[in-house]
Amino acid sequence: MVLKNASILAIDDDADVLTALRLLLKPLAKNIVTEKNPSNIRSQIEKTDYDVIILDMNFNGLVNTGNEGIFWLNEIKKQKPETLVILMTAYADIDLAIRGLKEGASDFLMKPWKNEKIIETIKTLLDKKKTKSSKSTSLNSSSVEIIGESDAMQDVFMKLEKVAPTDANVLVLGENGTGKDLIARALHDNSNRKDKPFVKVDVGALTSTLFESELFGYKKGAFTDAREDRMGRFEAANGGTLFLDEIGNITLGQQVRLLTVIQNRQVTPLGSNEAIPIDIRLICATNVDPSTLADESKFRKDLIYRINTVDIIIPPLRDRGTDITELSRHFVSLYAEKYNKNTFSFDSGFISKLKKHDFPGNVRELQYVLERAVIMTDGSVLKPEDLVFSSIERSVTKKSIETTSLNLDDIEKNAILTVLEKHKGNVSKSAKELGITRAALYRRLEKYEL
Ligand SMILES: Nc1ncnc2c1ncn2[C@@H]1O[C@H](COP(=O)(O)OP(=O)(O)OP(=O)(O)O)[C@@H](O)[C@H]1O
Repeated sequence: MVLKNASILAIDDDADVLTALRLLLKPLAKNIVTEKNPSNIRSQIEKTDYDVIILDMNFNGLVNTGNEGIFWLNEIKKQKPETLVILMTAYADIDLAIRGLKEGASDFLMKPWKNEKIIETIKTLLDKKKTKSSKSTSLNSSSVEIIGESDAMQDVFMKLEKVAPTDANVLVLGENGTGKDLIARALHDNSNRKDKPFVKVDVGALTSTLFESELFGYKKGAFTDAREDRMGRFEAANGGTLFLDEIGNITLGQQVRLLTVIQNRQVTPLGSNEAIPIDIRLICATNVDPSTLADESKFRKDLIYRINTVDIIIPPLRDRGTDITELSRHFVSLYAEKYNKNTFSFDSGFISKLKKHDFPGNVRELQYVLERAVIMTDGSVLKPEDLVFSSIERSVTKKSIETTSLNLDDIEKNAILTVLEKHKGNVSKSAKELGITRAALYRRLEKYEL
């Protein structure tokens, strides 16, 4: 099903959230109904068959079930099991969201959300529903669309197709923005575990104290802030796939702890003496050069052997010549639809200018450049001058702002630039040093147009 034929119900006790969702989805979907009072959910879904329900998890309600969002999710699934439910949750509620997925939600979104992300999530789910009902099992049925006609990407697809249905641990290697995340998802979506959880952890961004509690979980009282039991990501991924991103950035001590869990296939939460058996398929990714991984002073050989039964190397975009054209068509039509613009054609110099650029930020950079071009261009032909390459990927230093200013935005922007410069543009390491997630850093890069 496509979004413009979909009926959507959004439930949130915050009227502003509902207004924002209505404004966003009204022009795109068949209809969007909003509901402030969750007690009306039963009657709402009784009278209309909604394709998608966006459900807030954090009501200030009266139903005493531990969490009202989970309660209403279960009610919806009981009454209309086919409905796709997307949960909305605050960042701190990640455990709750994972619980929601286990109880039948199709996906979850973090508040504050990005409009683009909501639309993409709904479209992906509707698309997945369509391919599921046509019972396609080939790689093409994957919920993620991976573009690539170059020989290099054809090799990647071939390997992916062979490896996905096996339980082999896979190490995905490639520079930032080459599509490692997409490949990890495609491996999961085309595996026998596709209906089980896919849990991603950016291990490179975890501080040493968070590393164990996030991955292995903890019992109430295990340390000062452990006010209740918390499930670790290994356990949350049980039966499914655990994707450890930025594995090349973890310390030797963390490598030992990880190796123990992988070898023993069991995890012991902090403060517990009971080991939990773990059945996961492990996918790891890193942008670290393979030669660094081979350096035993930085990375344990025994761990590399464990996580790297098969490796998939994604080449940088600058080495995938023909992909630039295909990817450009794909992103331009995506953004033309998103920003309600007519279709664009390319002036002869447009693609050649793209091909001359070396794309240090790879596909992600191409995506941003084209989004900007689509937004800024008035006509229907994209020209070379519509392409503005961000200097962040090439030279962070040049952009440093003179700051004797005490304006908070200037201070934040400067801190980001300084840290990026220190880590030579490596977003994971910079996010870690800034004490924020990579997603939060990307949001700020966009905000300050860096
Ligand atoms: N082959 C592709 N086809 C379509 N979109 C792609 C492709 N490769 C990457 N993208 C898009 O580019 C962006 C970056 O991709 P992704 O996050 O998978 O890269 P990554 O290698 O995991 O990056 P990082 O190392 O920074 O985590 C995403 O929006 C993704 O959808």
